[in-house]
Amino acid sequence: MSKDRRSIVVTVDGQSSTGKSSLACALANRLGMNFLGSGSIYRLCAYFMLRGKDLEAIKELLTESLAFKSTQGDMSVWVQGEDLTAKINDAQVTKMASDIAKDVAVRTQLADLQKGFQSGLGLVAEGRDMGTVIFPRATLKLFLTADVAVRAKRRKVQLEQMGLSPDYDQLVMELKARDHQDETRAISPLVPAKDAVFVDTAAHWDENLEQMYQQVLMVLPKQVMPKEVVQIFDQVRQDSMRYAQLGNVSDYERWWKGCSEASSKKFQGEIIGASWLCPIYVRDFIPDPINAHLSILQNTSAVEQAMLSVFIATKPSYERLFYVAALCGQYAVLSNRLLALQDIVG
Ligand SMILES: Nc1ncnc2c1ncn2[C@@H]1O[C@H](COP(=O)(O)OP(=O)(O)O)[C@@H](O)[C@H]1O
Ligand SMILES: Nc1ccn([C@H]2C[C@H](O)[C@@H](COP(=O)(O)OP(=O)(O)O)O2)c(=O)n1
Repeated sequence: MSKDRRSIVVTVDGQSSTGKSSLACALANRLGMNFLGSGSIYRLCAYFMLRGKDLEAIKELLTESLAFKSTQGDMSVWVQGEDLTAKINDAQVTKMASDIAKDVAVRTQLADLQKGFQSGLGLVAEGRDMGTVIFPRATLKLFLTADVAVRAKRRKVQLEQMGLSPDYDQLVMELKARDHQDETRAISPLVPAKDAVFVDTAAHWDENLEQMYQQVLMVLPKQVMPKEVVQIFDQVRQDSMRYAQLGNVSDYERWWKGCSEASSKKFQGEIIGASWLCPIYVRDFIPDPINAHLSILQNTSAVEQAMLSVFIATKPSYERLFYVAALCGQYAVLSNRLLALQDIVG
């Protein structure tokens, strides 16, 4: 399948409470991309319908004033400056969202709104039909799964944090009923895309959430980068680790120069700066002082622990953006810090 090269699109589909929003939000933050929570759009639609608004008016309202805001990893949903997150998560709205999602008119109206989120450097979109219907040519499609008991536990905690008081058994029943309805509807049912990568999020229940994100980040660049670039990157990473362990600055510098030359050659002189940082460098060491982008690194306390490679190209191209995205992802993996893609390329 030929992939859409206009910008990177990562889709995250799956059943309720598999962790789609959490994962999509974390990926969007780290890669400096837009976030689309399509489930929230269906919830908002249900919420406003329950208050007597018609579909046209709802679409207009959401097109004008819907905003997703991320605070400390949690995504909140705002319309006309009001945080509606808790309100659209109550049981009545939740059931109604799944009910109206069967309606062709609703899906058609909301499809354009969702496609409109694809702009800038890229998009991470979560929902039920992101990889199958809305963005069938997405760069990377993830399909999350998890046992219903795990999902109900998560949903209970999540709703309690929003000030709601759900019953566990009731939640299990509601999740099953909603999964069934979402999976069996005639239009845009919840099914994995043929080219989806499956991620079992229940397997990570006892692990740090962060680790799960990191694993997916590791998958992302490999999916979006050309194979030969992945190979170079892996080699660089291994070399960097080796030199870091040796702790020998002059060997490292020789290697670094070689890397710069090799990468300039590879990209036929289009790269104006290729800088490689390694854990052995202290924070105030700047290998390439004319490279202003490196100043970002001086403000990051985790630089010594992280190997970061930054390419700055004179002519940004998708290959290069993918590459930088990959490197940023890698940086996030290693340094456990957020670094938005636009900070590097923008
Ligand atoms: N891998 C995970 N391990 C533990 N808890 C998770 C995991 N992924 C998500 N959660 C938690 O489960 C709840 C539901 O996650 P969410 O991302 O909203 O799921 P979805 O968007 O699929 O409905 C949230 O409170 C979130 O913090
Ligand atoms: N792309 C989408 C997203 C959600 N829906 C429907 C189906 C879901 O039951 C509701 C609510 O979705 P939401 O992702 O918020 O639900 P969960 O948080 O996963 O429980 O909307 C859809 O039909 N298509």
